[in-house]
Order: sequence, then C-alpha cells, then structure tokens
Amino acid sequence: MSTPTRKHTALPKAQILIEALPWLVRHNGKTVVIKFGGNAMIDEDLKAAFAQDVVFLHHAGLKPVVVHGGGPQISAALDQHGIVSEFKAGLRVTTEDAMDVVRMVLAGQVQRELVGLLNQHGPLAVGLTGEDAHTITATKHQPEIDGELVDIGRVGEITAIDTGAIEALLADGRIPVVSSIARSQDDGHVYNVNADTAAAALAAALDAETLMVLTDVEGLYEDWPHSDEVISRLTAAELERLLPDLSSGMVPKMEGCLHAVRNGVTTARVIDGRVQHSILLEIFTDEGIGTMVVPDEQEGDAA
Ligand SMILES: Nc1ncnc2c1ncn2[C@@H]1O[C@H](COP(=O)(O)OP(=O)(O)O)[C@@H](O)[C@H]1O
Ligand SMILES: CC(=O)N[C@@H](CCC(=O)OP(=O)(O)O)C(=O)O
Repeated sequence: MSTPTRKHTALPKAQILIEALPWLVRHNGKTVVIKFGGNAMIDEDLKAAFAQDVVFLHHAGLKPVVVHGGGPQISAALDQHGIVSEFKAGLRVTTEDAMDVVRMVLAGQVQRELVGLLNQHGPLAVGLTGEDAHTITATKHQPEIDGELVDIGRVGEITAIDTGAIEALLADGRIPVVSSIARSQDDGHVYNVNADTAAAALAAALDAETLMVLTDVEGLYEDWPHSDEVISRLTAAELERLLPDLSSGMVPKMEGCLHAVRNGVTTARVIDGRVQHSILLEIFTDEGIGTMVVPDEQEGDAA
C-alpha cells in the first residue's frame, strides 16, 4: 500500500520564499539607503509596513540605512508657530526661528516615531542627525535663480560626509535612522538639508548598492502633470538630459539619483511609498514598481 501524499497547504508560501532566493543571494551584506519621504508617511498602517520591510531587509542579511524626510510635517508645525512656509528652487526658505522648528520636527518627532516603529521588532534602530559625529557637514547654500544668488537662510549644501558613526552602527547590527540636518564647521550653524540630497550623498559615501526613494507618486512621470506614464528605467545620461525639465519635488530626488549612480551606487530607484511593502516588492521580485536609474555603462544590462 502506498503512503498517501499529504496536502501541504503552506506550499505556496515556500514557493514565494524560494522565488526570493536569487535576490537574497545578490543583496546579501549589501548596504541599501532608503529615503522615506514625508509625503509617503500617509497613515499608521503604511508607516508600520515600512518598518516591517526595513526590519525584514535587516534580517535577510542586507544593511538598511533609513534617511527620513518630513516636509509636510515641518510645514504644519511652522504653521502652528505662525511661520509661513516658502520654497525657492525647491528648498524651504529657513530663517533662524524656522530652523529651530525644522530640527524639532525632524529629530524630535519624525525620527523618534520611525525609531519607535522599527524597535517594536527588537533593539535595532538608532536615530541620529547629520550633526552627530560629523556625519553630515554643510555650508550655507545659495541657489542661483534667474542668474542671481539668492539667500534662503539656513539651508545647507553638503560639503563632507563622515560615515564612521553609521558604519559602526551597521557593524553592531543596528539600523541607523538619519535626519537631514547638518552642522557647519565654518560658522557653527545648524543647517536644513533636503532629505533626498542627504540620502543620495550618504548612499554614495557608504558605497551603497541601492538608493531607494519612497515618495507619493508611482515614480518619475514622463510628462508630468499631463500623463501618468512612468519611466521604468533610465541611464544616468538619459536622466541628465531630463533634469532641466523637471519640476518641484522631483528635482532633488532625481539629482540625488544621478549623484548616487555617478558615485558608485549600482541602482537608484524612486518608488511609490503609498503601496504597502513597496520596498520588498522592489528588492525581492522581478516586477520593479517604480523608476530605476542605472549608471551609463550598465545600459542594456539586466539589473
Ligand atoms: N516628473 C514628475 N514625476 C513625478 N512627480 C513629479 C514630477 N515632477 C514633479 N513631481 C512632483 O514631485 C512630488 C514628489 O516630491 P515631494 O513632494 O518633495 O515628496 P517627498 O515628501 O516624498 O520628498 C510629486 O508628488 C509630484 O507632485
Ligand atoms: C532645505 C529643505 O527644503 N529641507 C526640507 C527637509 C525635509 C525634507 O526634505 O522632507 P521631504 O523629503 O518630506 O520633502 C524641508 O525643510 O522641507
């Protein structure tokens, strides 16, 4: 008499796990910098799913580093303080008083919340700002608008990255969570740095494999705002040609992606943070869900 084959109802789960094997092998030990935009922090469920994904990557053998934004949260807090938000060249005009609020919201509110969510899964996340251990050093940034240098207050341009503190945390099995605030070594002031720019600079300095930018759109739209056709893949040179035509929030993101892939990062991706578990979909499946930027020499290669 032959032994009847048992019906293993969990078999599809094993199938899903095994499909992830090539990606697990490929990404094992690699650093991935994940930028979580303020606009993608829509609700509690999404934030909790984000934390699960990051912890999953950690336990899957990757080294995630989180850099968070908080633009809408800063605007709301400034509003409460009676300070009007104004943006020039895509950057927040940051007075000395506004800088206190920016720092309070990013380091004291958004970063604390993400650290708390990650640490529900174990003693993993450690928050820091670019001020800590000289992680991000900046100087006053003066954008050029219509041929003139414009003063937008305490907005920083990154001059140096010291990866020591982040690398020590990664070596200790922790998940660094970084707020995009920097200190100047010249004038001692604290500066507000765009979080996309900070994430890209950190990804390059850390020699990360991937920069992943989570935002509130599906990716880079080809003809925004007229169509919702997403560009799924483009090379650094193609992106460089597109940059002058991009507007608002996409400018620092795509400039950051370009900087990253031109400085050793293998892929930079802009993905939809409103989709639950978008990080896992992007890392562990064939179906990349957003826009992927690759260095020029990889043109035509499979990513
Ligand atoms: N070509 C484009 N494709 C997609 N979004 C674009 C494009 N150009 C401008 N945008 C705008 O950029 C926004 C994302 O940037 P931002 O508001 O700074 O988000 P985050 O808080 O995630 O950094 C989108 O919601 C969209 O309004
Ligand atoms: C100089 C500058 O504009 N800094 C940004 C920093 C936060 C940020 O970049 O947040 P998102 O990623 O959510 O846009 C700001 O003050 O809004």
